[in-house]
Amino acid sequence: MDYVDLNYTPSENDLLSCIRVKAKNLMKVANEIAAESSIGTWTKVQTMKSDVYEKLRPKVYEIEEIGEEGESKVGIIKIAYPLDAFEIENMPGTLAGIAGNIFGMKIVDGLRILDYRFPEKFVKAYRGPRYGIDGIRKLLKVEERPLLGTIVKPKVGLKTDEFAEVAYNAWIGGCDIVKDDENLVSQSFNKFEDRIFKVLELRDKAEEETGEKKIYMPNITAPYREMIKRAELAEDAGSEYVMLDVVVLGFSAVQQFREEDFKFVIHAHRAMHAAITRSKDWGITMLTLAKIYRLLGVDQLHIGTVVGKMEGERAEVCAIRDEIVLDKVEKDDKNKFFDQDWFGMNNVFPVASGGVYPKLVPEIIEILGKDVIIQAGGGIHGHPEGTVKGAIAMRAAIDAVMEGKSLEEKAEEVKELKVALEHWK
Ligand SMILES: O=C(COP(=O)(O)O)[C@H](O)[C@H](O)COP(=O)(O)O
Ligand SMILES: [Mg+2]
Repeated sequence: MDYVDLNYTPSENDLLSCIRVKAKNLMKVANEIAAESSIGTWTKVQTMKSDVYEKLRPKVYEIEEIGEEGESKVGIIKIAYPLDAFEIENMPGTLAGIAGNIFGMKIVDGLRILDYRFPEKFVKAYRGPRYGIDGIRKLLKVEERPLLGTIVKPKVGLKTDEFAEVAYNAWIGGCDIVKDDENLVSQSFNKFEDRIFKVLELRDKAEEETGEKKIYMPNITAPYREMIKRAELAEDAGSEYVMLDVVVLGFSAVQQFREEDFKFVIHAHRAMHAAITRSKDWGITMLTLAKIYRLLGVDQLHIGTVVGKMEGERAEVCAIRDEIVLDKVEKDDKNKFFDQDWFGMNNVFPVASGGVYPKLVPEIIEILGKDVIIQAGGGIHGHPEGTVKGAIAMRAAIDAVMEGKSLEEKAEEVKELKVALEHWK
């Protein structure tokens, strides 16, 4: 067992990995996972050098059996990797090792990465978010309450002018933010180069009419060079934000985009994440992905709502919130398996979105607190009296919580909320 050392005490400089594995022999599999994710392979090689082995091998320092499933044992293993084995400022390169071949190994009946602990030198190798929650609140001039966003619906299909009108109506009704949906890019009926100017023109109109700062989040997701062209268009048009579908774009594109040093607030949509985060037996937790995206420098990140249409238990969603909001995170050995110090790196604004409508607002704020961006698509554009009233109802639901009133009390003051509470019981 060249890579198992249960007496090893991790150094503060090690990158630590916590993995849930299913296998017939936990110690053997832990050894193989450590080898295959670092310097080894399935057999000893004549070319191995003693200093390579001494300096660069990881150590499996914890193996805990937590159950059995069929013929497989289920265990939690922890591996400490020396940073010298990595090009630490290269996220894709690092993940190709610690989250690369191991999922496909035949001897593994299940493998899910639960958490990473990034040491100080690794954290400091990344830009992190440009704004932080405070920076975004300052930009939007909203000090206390949750921010309110909407996604224009239908997701795709509206022509540019129709889209812009829906966005305008949402801002007039009280939304701070209007975003493109994850699959709206530059379709023939709504080209990016038209939409970006048309929508921002109406954004300016809505700002004048409401006296409030309004934000548009254009989705620039595209092959990289095209994405940069769209970012430059958004910059020319005066957009303060861009939206990236970070999972489908890939770690390299997200890291590189942050390093382009545009001044944008980067909103990270996580479309496709559940393909690799949802299974309890395989993949990687959304918590671990969220920590990677904080390092890469997204400013806002979808983390779930607990009560909406997308999966994500309360303990897990709150743990993800902790990892992207706090500067020092304490492990709980349920979702957070390592203490994580972020060494002053800016935090990320949590986004609660997916099946949200006014009635859910108090619960979302009770679960996630006020430092949250609450987004509703159907929950605004599905209001029986249309988008403006739908936005008024959602904003009134947030105001109710901030004023310490029940939704029913607030609905006596704001009839649009009353209609929404009736419509979506
Ligand atoms: O368009 C929406 C929500 O629309 P609606 O409000 O109509 O449901 C988002 O893509 C989902 O929130 C993504 O899910 P998640 O935020 O979990 O990644
Ligand atoms: Mg969407």
